[in-house]
Amino acid sequence: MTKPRVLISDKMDPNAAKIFAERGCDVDVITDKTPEELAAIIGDYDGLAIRSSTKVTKAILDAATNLKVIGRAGIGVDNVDIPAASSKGVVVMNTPFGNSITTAEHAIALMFALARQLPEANAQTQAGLWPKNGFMGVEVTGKTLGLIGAGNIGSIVASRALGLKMKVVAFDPFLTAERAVEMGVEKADLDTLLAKADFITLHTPLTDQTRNILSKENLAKTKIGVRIINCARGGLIDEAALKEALDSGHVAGAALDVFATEPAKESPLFGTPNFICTPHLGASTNEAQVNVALQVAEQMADYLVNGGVTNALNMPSLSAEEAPKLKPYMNLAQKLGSLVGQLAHDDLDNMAIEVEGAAAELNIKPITAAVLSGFMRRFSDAVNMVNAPYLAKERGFDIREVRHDKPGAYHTLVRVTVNTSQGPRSVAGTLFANSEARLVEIFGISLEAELEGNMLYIVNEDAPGFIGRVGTTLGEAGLNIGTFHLGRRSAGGEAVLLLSMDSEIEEPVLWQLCKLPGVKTVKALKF
Ligand SMILES: NC(=O)C1=CN([C@@H]2O[C@H](COP(=O)(O)OP(=O)(O)OC[C@H]3O[C@@H](n4cnc5c(N)ncnc54)[C@H](O)[C@@H]3O)[C@@H](O)[C@H]2O)C=CC1
Ligand SMILES: O=C(O)C(=O)COP(=O)(O)O
Repeated sequence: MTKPRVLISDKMDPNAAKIFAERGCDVDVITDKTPEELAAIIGDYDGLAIRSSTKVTKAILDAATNLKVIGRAGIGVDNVDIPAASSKGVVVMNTPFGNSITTAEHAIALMFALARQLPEANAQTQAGLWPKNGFMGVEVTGKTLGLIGAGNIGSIVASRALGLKMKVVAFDPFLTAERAVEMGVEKADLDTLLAKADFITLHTPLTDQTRNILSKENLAKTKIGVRIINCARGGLIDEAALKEALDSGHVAGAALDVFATEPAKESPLFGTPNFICTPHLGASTNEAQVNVALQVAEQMADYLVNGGVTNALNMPSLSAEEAPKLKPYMNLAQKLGSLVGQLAHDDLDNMAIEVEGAAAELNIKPITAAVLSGFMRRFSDAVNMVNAPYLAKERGFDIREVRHDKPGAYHTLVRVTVNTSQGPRSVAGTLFANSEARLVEIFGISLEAELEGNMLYIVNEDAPGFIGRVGTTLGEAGLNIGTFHLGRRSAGGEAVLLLSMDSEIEEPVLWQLCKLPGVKTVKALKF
């Protein structure tokens, strides 16, 4: 097997390259490339490890013909076009915890820097001014910290602020009342927070809902003399409105680690009194960088070498222990999905995936993704487990996952059901010896078959002599039957024939079979 090739395109702790090599990947470190230069080389790589500098746009993804995984050594993935990556079947993963303490500490550091105007006091002292009377600060003890976003970093900031004897008011639509109590914070709506806070710190991702969350209008709702810290993402604050509010004195101070456009080499905010900034240093400590580098390399190598999926933003997680157990199920599920996709006439818009027996003990998400990847091949060959759920969602496909605790006739079973204009239609399969995928039921008819290679599917009225006529038609066309599977609803009722063929069946032969008496459906299938 050729080794997966990984490109590290941003400055990263050397532990990343070391881990990739140890885990069986070839790794190149090529940083500071222009988008055009990156597009020219990205086609050679299976994995791309980044921080925030590399912008993984649709154009880069279009050029990334071998790419399987993008690993973000850090948290924010707003520099990656995730929909484009998903539709190309590329897994996007991040390291959601490795730099959170470090970033929370940076927010606290900036809060103190604002409270005591440390950067300016330092600059003037070193300039020989000894400005002892020029810097009257404020205590943080007893003050209210308004936390916008109470996730991983926000909750660490809250705990540090409580340790500093501050009160914390948090706005986060996903913060439950119980979690707020656990964190020791007061849960509030945004307007209440804006009205109460002496300091405001932002810890949300940049989304359509959070963009400009501190807009001109919301800045006007803050307390006069508020101090604002942003170590999350540029774009959360209207920078022009912040400049006005600093100039007017409504906002007493602002500290930004992040800007709407980065690198921020110029900004109207630069030089504004009581404005301090750092160049996106939130995650820049030795500890955090070692954490995220090790973690991203381990996760990416695990995916490229073993198929394990951890911390993916566009695919269900799959541990390295689960991956080998789930592999035969994913093969079975993909084949069942493909069978349904090939047999379905209708424009289907729903699917139920049921698991029972041993399958019910497993993580169902990868099984669903595999069913969908098989099913969606009816639309495109470029479908895989990453982009299939995404494409299904895009098409408004409704998916139901059902886990049956009660054991059925098989030790393990996966069933796929779609609602067609003729009612629900389902196929089911099991694993023989825990590894070999077998179809065991097709549209309510018991029938055991391997789904492999070229196959022929015929539905007919059960009648004497029919099988002979099929054999003769195929034989006269020079087509050899590999295996032969037969099932029927009742004697003389509807019967299904599933044949594995040594070669592909051409259209004229399918027509001849269609004309045999009693035939209802003939279809060539491929697995
Ligand atoms: N400056 C830097 O170097 C670093 C910046 N970051 C950034 O910090 C931010 C937060 O990271 P984490 O805490 O790890 O993320 P997280 O996902 O753990 O927490 C984000 C929180 O924001 C909340 N949220 C989402 N929409 C919201 C809305 N409309 N209003 C209020 N809250 C909302 C979520 O419910 C969640 O609790 C991210 O943008 C990340 O990229 C992270 C690391 C380093
Ligand atoms: O992890 C994050 O979200 C960050 O913003 C850190 O960015 P960086 O890796 O320092 O470029």
